[in-house]
Amino acid sequence: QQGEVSNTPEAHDQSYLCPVTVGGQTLNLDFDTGSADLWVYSTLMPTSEQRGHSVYNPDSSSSSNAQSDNSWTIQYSDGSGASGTVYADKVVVGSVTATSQAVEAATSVSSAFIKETHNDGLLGLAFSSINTVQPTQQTTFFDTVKSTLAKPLFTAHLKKGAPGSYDFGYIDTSKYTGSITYAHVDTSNGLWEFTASGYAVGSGSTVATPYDSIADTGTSLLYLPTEIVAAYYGEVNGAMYDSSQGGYTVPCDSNLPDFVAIIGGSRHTVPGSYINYAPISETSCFGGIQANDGIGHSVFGDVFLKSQFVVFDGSNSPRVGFAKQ
Ligand SMILES: NCc1ccc(-c2ccco2)nc1
Repeated sequence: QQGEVSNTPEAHDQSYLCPVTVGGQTLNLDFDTGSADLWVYSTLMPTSEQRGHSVYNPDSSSSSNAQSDNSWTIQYSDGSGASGTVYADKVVVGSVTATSQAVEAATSVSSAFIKETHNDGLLGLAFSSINTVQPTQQTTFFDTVKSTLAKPLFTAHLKKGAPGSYDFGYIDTSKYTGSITYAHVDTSNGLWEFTASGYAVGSGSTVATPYDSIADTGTSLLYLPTEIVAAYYGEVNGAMYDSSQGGYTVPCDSNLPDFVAIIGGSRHTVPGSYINYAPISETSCFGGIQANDGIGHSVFGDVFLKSQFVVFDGSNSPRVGFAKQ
């Protein structure tokens, strides 16, 4: 099988949500290549926390089977989190069906999620080795269906301020220009982890320097080594590190330079306009590039990914591919 599902950006492209049917019930989920749990808001949560969300009701699904011995709890790098119990149920993404997918029904969700009223949960697309279900670890939707796909891959086509798509099982050549360049993925941390080999700021010269990175659709910004971030904002008049905001800010009327990442031996350019992320005040805007301090690697989140067509190749030699869209 193969199929396409649309994604729709939340405000500021902070996240991208896709309609998914779980036990015949449609929820809008954040497809997250940085984690490996499919979890959903559910009727098992306090009623007040369900308000504003679509929720999964396992009792009204004709195909749910409780995995009563299993439970899950997840913490994300932004401090948000959730926990709950587990069912097996039918999950449909576009036209791709997992007949018996582990659906992690939340009993508790952190406040950061609750206020995201369009976000009804996450669909993890990292490697199943980091799925949090205990005592019996479960597979991601992609791993569940992989063997039934025409090709063992999925692609991400995220756009700035407009709907895009995720495709499972095939590469749609109409969604990118030029060629796709690939980088080897190291799966030892369960992530789509690769090494970028350099960067450039605007029309400046290329700096050859390797930096360990992940491709993460579930992170909004582009997190890079501090020296690269300093080199970037050093080219922006009025840019500053504002500890009260927790990162670099720029004047909202800045004409920001592009950022070029060298991956797979090719140049991949983020337009400067994508790096003016969101207003903080009348004149100050939060930068879309921030330092990766404390994370342990760089994170190519949506600020970068929405400039690219991205292939997540889950073959026996996993790799990530990037092309200009
Ligand atoms: N990278 C995983 C992830 C995704 C979304 C969220 C989130 C928090 C509030 C709303 O959404 N947190 C972490």
